[in-house]
Amino acid sequence: MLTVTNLSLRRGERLLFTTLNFQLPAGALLHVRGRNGSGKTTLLRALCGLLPIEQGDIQWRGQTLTSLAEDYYQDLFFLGHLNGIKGDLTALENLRVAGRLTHNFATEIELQTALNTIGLMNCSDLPTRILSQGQKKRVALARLIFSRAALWILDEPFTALDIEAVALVQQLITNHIKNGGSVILTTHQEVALTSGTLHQLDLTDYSPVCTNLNPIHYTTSHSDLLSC
Ligand SMILES: Nc1ncnc2c1ncn2[C@@H]1O[C@H](COP(=O)(O)OP(=O)(O)OP(=O)(O)O)[C@@H](O)[C@H]1O
Repeated sequence: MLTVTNLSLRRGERLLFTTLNFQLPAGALLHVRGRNGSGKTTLLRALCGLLPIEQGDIQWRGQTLTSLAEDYYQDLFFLGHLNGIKGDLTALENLRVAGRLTHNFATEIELQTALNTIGLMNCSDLPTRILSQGQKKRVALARLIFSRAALWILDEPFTALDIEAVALVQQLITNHIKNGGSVILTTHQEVALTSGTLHQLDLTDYSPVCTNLNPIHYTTSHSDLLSC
């Protein structure tokens, strides 16, 4: 369970949003929406402990991120805008390094299977700097296939992907939710889950200049799990 209480975040001089409250239990996905610049990436980075918070509290399984420190990162998979891949390494080498950095010692067969599943079998031995944007994104997302993290935080995971890859990533997310994992993602696309619980949060509604009094929109019968 990820619990966000009374959270306010600032970038530079600008207060992006205030008094954000939600709980994300196991087996659920939170789709963070909002207009460009509303603070979606900022929120995700704060949830990863990568940015200071102006006010409020973030807890994972009942403990603050600060007190958990490295233990939190054992449970977390974060995909940011920059994909987190090294251009001089091949796709396979990137997966190997990413696995070791997260203490996930996937076997060579698991790594190769991940690349095959994500559709990179024909370019797994090329330096990733010469891959297309969509192929680079696939390398980054291949890590999901052997990830053992309970919480996936994904910033624009579908950007640059073709229709087939979008469907594959949606399926990986659905499987993760079905297995009791949690996912928070941003995307300007609609998100489809074939099982599990989907919540939506529009950050535009939390802007200090917005007066909307009904900030969270529920799309499932389990809406009581996400309170505002
Ligand atoms: N390093 C920074 N210093 C100051 N302001 C920043 C910094 N990074 C981002 N911002 C500002 O914070 C605001 C929120 O940015 P953020 O990237 O979180 O928005 P977003 O909702 O993810 O936008 P988009 O939909 O365009 O990706 C923007 O106005 C942006 O200019």
